[in-house]
Amino acid sequence: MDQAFVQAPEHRPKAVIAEAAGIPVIDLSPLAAGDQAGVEALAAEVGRASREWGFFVVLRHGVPDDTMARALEAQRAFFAMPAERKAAVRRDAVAPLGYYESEHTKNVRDWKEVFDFFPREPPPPAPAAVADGELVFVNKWPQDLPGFREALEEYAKAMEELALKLLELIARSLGLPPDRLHGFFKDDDHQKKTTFVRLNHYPPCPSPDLALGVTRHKDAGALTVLHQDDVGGLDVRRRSDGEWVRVRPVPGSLVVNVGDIVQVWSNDRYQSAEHRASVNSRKERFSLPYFFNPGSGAMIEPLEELVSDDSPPRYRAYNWGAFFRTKRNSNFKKLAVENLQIAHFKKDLDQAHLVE
Ligand SMILES: O=C(O)CCC(=O)C(=O)O
Ligand SMILES: [Fe+2]
Repeated sequence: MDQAFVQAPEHRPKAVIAEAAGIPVIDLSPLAAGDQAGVEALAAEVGRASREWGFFVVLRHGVPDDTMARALEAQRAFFAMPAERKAAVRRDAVAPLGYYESEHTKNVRDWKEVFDFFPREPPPPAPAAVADGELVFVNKWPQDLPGFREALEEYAKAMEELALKLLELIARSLGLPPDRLHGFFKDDDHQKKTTFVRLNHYPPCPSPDLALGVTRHKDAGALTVLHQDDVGGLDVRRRSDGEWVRVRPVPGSLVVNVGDIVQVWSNDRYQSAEHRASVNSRKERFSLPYFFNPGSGAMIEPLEELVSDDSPPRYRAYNWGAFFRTKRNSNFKKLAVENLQIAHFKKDLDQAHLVE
């Protein structure tokens, strides 16, 4: 195996990973039933899960079975194509969407191949912006895979509906009006969208003890809603003791995690948990995350309702669009510097007290 895949000893997965016993499993059927008390109880569960784990598993989430089945079939069909057909939609330095087989997370190569698309594609940027080095978020659909685009667009639509409902539950759980966070997302200006869908394929790996499908990381956006197949490999760093534990695949479920943005909005009430994808030597694995992100113009900072003199903001405001572009670029260019993290916006509260 190429050295580029080898993790530093302290980051290699142990031979046996314990199951994430006790990870919250939340039945979302009260959403469809629409009874107020049921929804409030649900919000409390989502709040507890976001505080204690940053991750939870949802059941009866309302995504139609056939929508799901078509998307999963499209995902398998895409990665089964010969390398040269995948290369025809490969991403490049200026246009980061499409196929990619050489992603680095924290500068170690991931044992995976991916396909990324924006469900709401922005119009092409002005030539001057391109000349300026601005990234071009244009979807690269394979020409010769009938139904692929349609199946994934339908899936993304179902994901958007679900993500908005989850966002409302998060808002309620923080004691805010359910639509408090909508403004960050419901921007009709397509130019500003940054939500994307990723198709992950982890081929069997000869050295699953040395490599990872996705190196340990936190998701930078607001919410991630992920489908995983029945193989298993999603590991979460458990908040209570820092151990890596595996999220067991549950048929019909989706895995939700709150990203860095929710952590910042909540002023650290909620946790964006570190996670990774382990690989295995016998089986390939597929996962399908939907990264629900605000518009690129959004300024991210602790919500004013959640800060006070006693509980001052723990982060400085940052522009999401600039953060997103820098992060995408550094994962592509494999910069020798530490990746951009929200920790860079963390206030040193003692000093903030003196200087502000
Ligand atoms: O494949 C998985 O289970 C996790 C993937 C992941 O964390 C990511 O793509 O950000
Ligand atoms: Fe992730």
